[in-house]
Amino acid sequence: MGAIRVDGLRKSYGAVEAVAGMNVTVERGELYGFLGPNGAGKTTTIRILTGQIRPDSGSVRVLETDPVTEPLETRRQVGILPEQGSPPSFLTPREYLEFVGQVRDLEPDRVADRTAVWAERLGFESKLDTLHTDLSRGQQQKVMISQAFLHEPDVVFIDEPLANLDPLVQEQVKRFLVSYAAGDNAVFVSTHNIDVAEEICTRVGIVADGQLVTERSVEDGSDESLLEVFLERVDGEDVRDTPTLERIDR
Ligand SMILES: Nc1ncnc2c1ncn2[C@@H]1O[C@H](COP(=O)(O)OP(=O)(O)OP(=O)(O)O)[C@@H](O)[C@H]1O
Repeated sequence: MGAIRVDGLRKSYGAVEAVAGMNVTVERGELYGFLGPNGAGKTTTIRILTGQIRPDSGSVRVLETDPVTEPLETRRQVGILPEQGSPPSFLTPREYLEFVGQVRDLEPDRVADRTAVWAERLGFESKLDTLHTDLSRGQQQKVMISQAFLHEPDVVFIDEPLANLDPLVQEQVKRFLVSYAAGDNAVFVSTHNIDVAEEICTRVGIVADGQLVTERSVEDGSDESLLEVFLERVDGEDVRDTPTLERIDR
């Protein structure tokens, strides 16, 4: 039984078919990279998997839950770092993480403990009592990462985990994601960053036009770079043949 299962998933917004027969299975212990061009259907798939929107057809399972019929139960069991998510401007990181801890049914002592661990891990101890509105985008991203992992969920969905982070913190987060998945959890990462996906993911799925077009795992041992696979499979055209601009007239 996979940690995440997607079978024949479809979702349209009016005339736009965002997800068009998606099939994906992710096991515990995997750090799965969901790669695809803008508008490929990645966020829509994640929103369905986290019980935020309903599909038109197909089936999904996350752990032992059905995100379509029991979205609250799914959301209770998973961690979510949404696309362009940011913490509430009128709360401090400590207040926000306390709130998330309550929603996640954590004991107050446990929340305080986990808050201290994450603030130290990502280096925002000095900002714990500063309103989010006065934090930088990167500092807000650190808080968002902390809330996704606060209750140590077995499955975590993350959109662009390294957005706005400085190189040092990026390295820490990458190492953390690798070790978290290795601890028998499933981490599902949507990203445009092919290099990072290649570096940290145990398996990568490439999405185009609402479908999974190919998958690659670290064990494949292919000489072809992930960028080459991506360019070959997305849109069916080899973007490498596209002429580059020689000169830009000013
Ligand atoms: N709420 C919405 N209403 C109408 N169309 C939508 C809505 N959300 C997404 N779409 C459309 O569905 C398609 C898939 O969008 P989605 O956000 O799932 O793609 P994505 O792969 O996450 O893209 P990106 O990499 O740019 O974030 C796009 O054509 C988008 O314009």
